[in-house]
Parts: sequence; C-alpha cells; structure tokens
Amino acid sequence: MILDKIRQENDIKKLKPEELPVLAEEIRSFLIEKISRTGGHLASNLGVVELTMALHLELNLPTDKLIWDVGHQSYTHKLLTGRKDGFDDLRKYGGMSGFPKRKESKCDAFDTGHSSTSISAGLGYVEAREILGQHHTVVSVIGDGSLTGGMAYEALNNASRLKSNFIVVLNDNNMSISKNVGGMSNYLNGLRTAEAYTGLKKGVEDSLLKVPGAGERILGQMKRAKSGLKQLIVPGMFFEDMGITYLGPVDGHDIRKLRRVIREAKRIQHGVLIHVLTKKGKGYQPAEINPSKYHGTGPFVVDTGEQTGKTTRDTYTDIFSKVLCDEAKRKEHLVAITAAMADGTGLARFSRQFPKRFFDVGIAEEHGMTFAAGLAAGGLKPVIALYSSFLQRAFDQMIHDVCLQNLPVFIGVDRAGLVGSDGETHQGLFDIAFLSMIPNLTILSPKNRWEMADMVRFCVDYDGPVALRYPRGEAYEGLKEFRREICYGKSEWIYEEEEIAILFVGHMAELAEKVREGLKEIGYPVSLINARFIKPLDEEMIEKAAKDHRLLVTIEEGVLSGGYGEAVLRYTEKKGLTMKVLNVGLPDEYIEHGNVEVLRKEVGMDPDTIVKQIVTEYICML
Ligand SMILES: Cc1ncc(C[n+]2csc(CCOP(=O)(O)OP(=O)(O)O)c2C)c(N)n1
Ligand SMILES: CC(=O)[C@@H](O)[C@H](O)COP(=O)(O)O
Ligand SMILES: [Mg+2]
Repeated sequence: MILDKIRQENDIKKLKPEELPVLAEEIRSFLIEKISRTGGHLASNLGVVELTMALHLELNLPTDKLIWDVGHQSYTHKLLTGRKDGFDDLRKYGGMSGFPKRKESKCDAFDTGHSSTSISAGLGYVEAREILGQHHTVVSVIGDGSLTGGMAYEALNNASRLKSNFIVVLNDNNMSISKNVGGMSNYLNGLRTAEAYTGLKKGVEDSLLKVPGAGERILGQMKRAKSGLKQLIVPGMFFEDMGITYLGPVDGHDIRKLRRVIREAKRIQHGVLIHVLTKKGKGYQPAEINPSKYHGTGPFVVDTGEQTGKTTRDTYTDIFSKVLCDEAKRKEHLVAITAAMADGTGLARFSRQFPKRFFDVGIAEEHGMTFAAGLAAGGLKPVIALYSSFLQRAFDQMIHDVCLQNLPVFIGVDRAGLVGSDGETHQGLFDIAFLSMIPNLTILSPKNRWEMADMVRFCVDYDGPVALRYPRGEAYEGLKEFRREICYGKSEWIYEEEEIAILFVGHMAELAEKVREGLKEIGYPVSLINARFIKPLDEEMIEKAAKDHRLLVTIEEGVLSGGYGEAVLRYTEKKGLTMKVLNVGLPDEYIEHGNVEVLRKEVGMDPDTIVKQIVTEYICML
C-alpha cells in the first residue's frame, strides 16, 4: 500500500508521480471503508482527495498554513499528516475529531466546524506573517456552499487591499449539503460553463497578441473594460473587480493541473482565488448519485450503500416537520426558512409541500433571522429553524431585529443540548443562556413527542417572538399520560410529593425520571415538575415548590452559567425563599465529540451521579 508510506506530513513528496493516482484511489477506498464503520462526512471528503494531495505537494506543512472551511472535508489532510490510525476511533469519545483541531496536530492551522470562517482566519494569518516578517504561504479552502455565508464576503472585501500573497481555494462541487442556492451559486455555474470556452479565450488572446503593435493594448483594454466582453477574457470578474486575482476554473481531480495552478498562485503578490471544480462523493457511486444522503452519514454497508442503525422512531425534528406542515395547510400565512439545512431541520418536507412559502437562504443564519423579521413585519408568520450552535450566529439579529420590535417569529432551535459526534463546535450548550437574556422572547422546551407537537402548534399561534428548543434524535415516548394543555408561562406538575422537587427542562425528562426513581428507591419522597417554559419563569410554581420541599433540583442540558437553574435560584434568593436550590447542568467548558450518553456521564449528568449529588446536598442541609 502506498498509503502506508505516509507516516507524517510531507511524506507525500517522496512519492513518484505515477504513485500519486494510486494513492488517491487508496485514500478513497480507505475513507469509504472506515466511514462505513464509524460514520462521518463522506461525500465532501471523497471530493477533495486530489485537491488535498496537490496542496500537500505544493505546501510545506506545518510552516505553511492550510485552513479548511467548516473542516468536515479535512479527512485526507488528516491522513497525509500521519493520523491514519485515528480513523478507527473517528468522532468517538477520546478519539480523533471529525474537524481540524490545533490540539490534534501542528498541521491543523485553525479549528473549524461552523461555516465561512476560513478566509477571515487566513487573512489574519497573512497579516500576522507580514507584521512578524515571516515568509510562509497561507491557503484557505472554502466550499461553494460556505461561500453563501456573509463572513466570506466580509473577509474577501477586507482581503482586496492586500499587497502580499494570500491564496483562497474555492472548492466548487455545486453542492451545499443539499443543492446550493442563490446568486453566487448561479454565478459560479456560469464560470463552470466558462471552462468550456477557456479554449476560445486562449484563442482570442493569442490572436490579439499576434496583431502587431495594437494587440497587447487592445487586450489590456478589454481586460479593464466593464462589459460582458471582459467576462470572455477574464472569467471571475466578480473577484477580479474586487482586487482578487481569479485563476481557473481548474479540474479538481487532476493533480498535475492543480499543482501547476497552485504554483502560479503562490507567485501573485495579493489575494488570489483558485476556482477548483470537484465532484462531491467522487469514487463511491451511491454518494455521487445522492451526495446529500452521504454528506454526513452513520455507518453503512459499502456494497449497497444502505445506511444501518437508522432509527425508525420519530425524532423531535420529524415531529416539528410534520406538525408544521399540518399547520401550514390551514394557515396560509405560515412560511418557513432554513439556512442551508433543509434536511437536517426537517424543513425539506415543507419545501416539497409549500415551495412558494419556503426559503433556503444559504448558510446565512444572520440574514435568515432578519429576513424572518421582515417577513413578520410584512404580515406573515415566519418559522426559522436553526441548529442551536448555528443560531449563535444570529444573536444580534434576534435582539435587534426580532425581539426589539416584538415580531411574531417562531424560532425552531434544533440540536439543542449535546449532539454527540460532531463535538465542540456543534454542541448546543449555550442557547438557554443567550436566549434567556433577550427581552420579549418566550422560550419553551418539550418533555416528549406529544408535548413537542403541542408546543409546535402553540408557537405557530403565538403572537410574539418565541423559541422552541429541542434536541437531536428520537423523541421521548415516556410520560405519555401527562398531556395537559399548554398554558402560557406555566410549568407542569407531574408528581407531587414533598422533601425534594426535581424541576427539569425539556428532554431532561427521561433523566429526571430516573433520578427520581433512584431517590425513591432509597426512601426519599420526590416531586417531578416539567418546566415547559424556560422563559417566562413560572414564579407561582417556584413559590409552591418552596412551600412543600426542602430541596429543589433543576436539571437542564445547557451551560449552568446563565441557565434556567440560575434563574430559578436568583428568584428564590430575591424572594428570600428558604428552600435550597441545586443546579444540575453542563460545566463552563467546551464538550468534545462522543456518544451523548458517554458525554453525559463524563460531565456528571447521569442518574447515579445526580442521585449521589442530591443525597449529599440533602444530608448537608439536615
Ligand atoms: C454556520 C453554519 N451553518 C451551517 C452549517 C452546516 N453545514 C456544514 S457543511 C455545510 C455545507 C457546506 O457546503 P460546502 O462549503 O460547499 O462544502 P461541501 O459539503 O459541498 O464540500 C453546511 C450547511 C455549518 N457548518 N455552519
Ligand atoms: C458539518 C456540519 O456542520 C453538518 O454536516 C453537521 O455535521 C450535521 O449534523 P447533523 O448530523 O446533526 O445533521
Ligand atoms: Mg460544496
């Protein structure tokens, strides 16, 4: 195996040219085989095998800096930097991350996971290099989907004044997770087809240069012209006019051509963008045919592509999706927005049933939120569904555009809490804290599948800004018999006893039940309360709990700092309530990748640990 010769960065340079295509094939087979067992981001990685090899051949890592946008396509980079063995434990707790991590390798220049950051980070590296008098090359690799994100344009705008080399590689596979959208995507399509007339362009240039005396001047004028004619001679005008040299498009699966264009780019003393055309899923037929399905996949059978271990039970996302579509049939003013996550948020169903009332804004959470505010101001009822960690991007827009004007936007906060194998960048740890501080915003979270459906309906009808927080994965089917009507701001008493009261948020229901059982087994009477509303706080419920219990335990899957429990504690202190409060939640840390149950145990959010904590607290009070 040629792949076995790669033990560390730059080993690839020792290979003979004829070994390179063989290595590319070996890498593809390796990735397919490993990801079929562990799961991971398959299609994007298969698409960048040759591109990564060419970059490694032309760069000198770790001195040169290579920054991957999102980072979900960095598997070949990991292989070429000596991390082959890490693939057995890819995305498992304690194992190799699915994203670049500076703590994992000196060849990972920048940690990523969220989209559209690579050009900003690369530009930072470039300016640092200049100020420190260094001489390395900096390359940011960004996908066409990630180029729909506003940060990328802010960074390009900033990069246009550079007087030194900075290479941006645009990995254009004409796909985001699903079909890429928007004007830039259309523009790139135009450039793709421009490849067909690259020959024509060359012909025009050559002929002009043959015109004695005037040819060179005319060619120069044509290149400077602000007309469609220029596009013929200078594809990538959008970038060129910004002051960024455009090179390409180039076949992203031809290592020789890629190396040549990278060498050319390294000579340019300002920002340069190399437009590389790749095929998402290349080399694995099921992924080539359906790249969205294999963008991020669980384990699968290599021969058939069949994805195994998929749940047949409804997820919270499924329920959100189905109920929303039911509501939309009767409520014509209901419209839905996704930021490039139609499949992940379940809004793909809505898009099929109500195409005119559905908007995919691209990877543009900030714009999506203000766009929702505009739709609401214009008289519609917008629902914007975002993953909790991506919602972080739209923080100011929620404050300034939605809540300040008290607009009726329904924010679906999907993937709230621990998400598992994507790890630190994707865990939904902060939403309770950052949403709770926003005036006018109502926040709910359901305990099980039935409450999820009821809450979706409640949020659709609610006339103000409202966020519904729900986790990744199967909806809980316990506590079915408890289905009282949702009353604004009111929590739900499930079991009423005395001494200890457990007050849980949303999907912590199952854990809270187990903790209660554990306590009852050792003789404690325990009440169980479902918060339902994170905001406003049900003060009446807290007063009642204080009257009948000595200890109130809050359980939430979010950071403790600024969380629900803290709000409860603040209230009891303000009111001088004598009951003691114990807050259980996530620590002030980033939580790495791994199975959610394993992670919960690691942070002490498993039934046994919580029971012990409660008993200790209770005994101390006596
Ligand atoms: C801020 C943010 N929103 C959404 C996502 C989810 N996401 C991950 S990859 C991806 C598509 C990226 O498309 P592209 O950059 O073209 O890369 P490709 O997958 O095609 O290789 C999306 C939407 C994200 N990582 N970050
Ligand atoms: C890389 C990225 O941001 C997405 O592909 C993400 O991994 C999707 O997560 P889900 O699997 O939870 O939809
Ligand atoms: Mg793409």
